[in-house]
Amino acid sequence: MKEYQAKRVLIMVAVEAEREAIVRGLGDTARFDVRVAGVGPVAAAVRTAQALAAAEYRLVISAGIGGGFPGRAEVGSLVVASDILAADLGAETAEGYCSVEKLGFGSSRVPVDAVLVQKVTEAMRTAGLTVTTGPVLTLSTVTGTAATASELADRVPGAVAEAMEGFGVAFAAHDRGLPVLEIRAISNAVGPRDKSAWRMKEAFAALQAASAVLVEVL
Ligand SMILES: O=C(O)c1cccc(C(=O)CC[C@H]2O[C@@H](n3cnc4c(=O)[nH]cnc43)[C@H](O)[C@@H]2O)c1
Repeated sequence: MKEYQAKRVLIMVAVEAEREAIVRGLGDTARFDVRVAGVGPVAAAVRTAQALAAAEYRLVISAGIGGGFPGRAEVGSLVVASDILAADLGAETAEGYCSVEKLGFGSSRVPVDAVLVQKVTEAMRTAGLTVTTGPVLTLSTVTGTAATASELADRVPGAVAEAMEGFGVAFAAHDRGLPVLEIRAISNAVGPRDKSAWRMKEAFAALQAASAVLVEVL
């Protein structure tokens, strides 16, 4: 048990602004490493695998800002993934999207420990934060139309948010037998592209507040 607690938690983010918000929330603890991987699932997977090869960790977290599905996760709130899904890993057919599972090529889903999700979610709620749990989608392309948003919401029942790195981080962690979490602070609604409606300041504040809770609970 002591040996397990001595290992650190690895938090992977896409950009420096996300790292800064998280470090502000974590304070001066040495139990967490926060690393910038770049945007997208490939950069996330490669950089996570490199970090995991260089040191021993007990938990890996993909964290950052994300898009919330309207009516499920509002701007400024937080999302903790119950499942981490590669939502564009498959084939387009005349009948619609066909997942890699249906194609017989593997899996588009990395499982998340439900007990860990509940522990983190409850601690955040106790701290007064608004948190939703549900599947979080990883896409290489940010959704930019109402039609795509609606197609994704229908295809993945209960999907709460989308971002671009979770599945890459999760795949690298799972490959090493490590548990993984994905935590997103919602900066925008998934749907028609409107950069002026993105609320980065609110999202970074939520990310910072969530990180302060992580220090207490992990
Ligand atoms: O298009 C632009 O002008 C633009 C400027 C700054 C940032 C972006 C991004 O697309 C950031 C992607 C980055 O943030 C995460 N993110 C945030 N919201 C979403 C979303 O609705 N769908 C997917 N990813 C999102 C993502 O994880 C990236 O790290 C664009």
